[in-house]
Amino acid sequence: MARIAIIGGGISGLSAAYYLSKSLKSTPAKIVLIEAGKQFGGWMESSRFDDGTVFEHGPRSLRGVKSEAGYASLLLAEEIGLESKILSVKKEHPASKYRYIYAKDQLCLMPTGPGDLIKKIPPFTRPLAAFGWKEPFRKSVKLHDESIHDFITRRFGEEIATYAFSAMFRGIYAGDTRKLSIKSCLRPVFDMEQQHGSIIRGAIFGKRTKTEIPKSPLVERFRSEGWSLWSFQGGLQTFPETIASKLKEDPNIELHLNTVCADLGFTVDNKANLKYNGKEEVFDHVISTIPSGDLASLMSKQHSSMATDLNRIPLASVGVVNLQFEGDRLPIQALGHLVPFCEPDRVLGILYDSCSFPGHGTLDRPTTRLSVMMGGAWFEDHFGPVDQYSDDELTEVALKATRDQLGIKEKPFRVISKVAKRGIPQYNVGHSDIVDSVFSYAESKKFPLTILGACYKGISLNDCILNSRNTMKSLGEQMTQ
Ligand SMILES: C=Cc1c2[nH]c(c1C)Cc1[nH]c(c(CCC(=O)O)c1C)Cc1[nH]c(c(C)c1CCC(=O)O)Cc1[nH]c(c(C)c1C=C)C2
Repeated sequence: MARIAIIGGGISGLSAAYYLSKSLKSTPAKIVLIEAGKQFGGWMESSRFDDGTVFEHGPRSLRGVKSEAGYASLLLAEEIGLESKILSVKKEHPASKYRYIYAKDQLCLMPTGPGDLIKKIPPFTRPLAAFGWKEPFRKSVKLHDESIHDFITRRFGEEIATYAFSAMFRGIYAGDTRKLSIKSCLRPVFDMEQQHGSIIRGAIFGKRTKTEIPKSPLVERFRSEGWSLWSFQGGLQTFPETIASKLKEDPNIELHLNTVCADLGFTVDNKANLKYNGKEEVFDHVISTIPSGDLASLMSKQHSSMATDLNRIPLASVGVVNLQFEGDRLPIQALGHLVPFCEPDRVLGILYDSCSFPGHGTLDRPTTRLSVMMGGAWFEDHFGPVDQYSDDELTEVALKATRDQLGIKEKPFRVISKVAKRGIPQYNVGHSDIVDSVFSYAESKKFPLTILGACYKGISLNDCILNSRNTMKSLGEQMTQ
């Protein structure tokens, strides 16, 4: 019987176990999933309170997108029977339509339609169309890679790069666009310049690949209702919990919590030796879904050059302070606001959770729930070494930001502050070269190893699920041949 180990019980590891067992259905195989933490889901962590409130401490929703990755998450939720627990944000909802940035001491609404492009809207000094019309005529450059900031500055000017793009990428990578790679973070936009000499020309004349729409009642519901975001009753943690309980029903899957892997090595006869729980076990294949730095530590004894490459992928720590206030305190209804890097504030943005997901609120009265995000690529500069931060300091910074940026002066009745240490991989300039080097090393040595997870080829939950599904389908086919 083939023995396969999956290291890591976050969304990538759980969905890998789910799809691998499906793919290996007719082949006798044992799948052992090993998670170091006390619960499955990795950073998908929701706190649930008796009054009905749900706080999210990490990712809080899936993005509703009409792409293969967007559909993959919906199909997984449907297959494990979660459709009745879905909470969605529909396209006409303020949390879908309105996004703000906080700049120059005010909340600035970002364009909501083409008409806004010809108006001068703060914080920009000219209408957005004025930054865009010259773009098709700007000289293009053949590039291997570049920072998002330099790329956007070259194509649209520094104001767009500084306000719009720095804020947007703080919201995705909690990262610094002066370091993040255009090639790895915005590949289609990078390709437009390389192939068409301009982004606008590429957007107009570029070939569009058609996404096949899966036949599924949930996908149909998502498309007809137009969800921009979705989550679950009980919070996003409901997703990993439900996948884990499905996996527990399968006698060929073993799930381990609180179990740290200590060492991973490969033998000449193409087996993997994995040390965990104080013992060494031999597996036919190992699937790593843990952060790159953790995989580097496991492999450093036998394969130091691969470990060195893995350690070149930085991971940013993000502080999330959840606040809950009595009554309806929000001055505006929206998803939230982001703060561009040029502003002196120590917060990256604030999410108006009670607006986006009212279903996660108190059952008996109106309250306001906010998540204040901080740190990211600036964590050490703003709060010191990540192992020494103070929760009181994070809370103080969060309360000051809610006062200054949203005018909420009341005292919250519930506060939780948490830091996801080294939680978000940073796809900095050169990231694709590091990934190529890691993957080609593993391939050239014919390691019985598959590398998945958010550190390499897409950080969104949708990307992680799709990547696990596609990779496990091929691995299953390979193992049954
Ligand atoms: C907890 C902090 C996180 C920050 N970024 C992420 C987390 C978990 C990861 C992330 N955030 C978004 C994406 C893109 C999703 C996709 O393309 O499918 C990823 C991988 C986008 C996003 N960021 C925030 C929200 C509500 C969303 C989804 C909606 C949307 O696409 O606009 C909020 C947010 N996240 C972070 C900050 C600083 C922040 C802003 C207040 C960091």
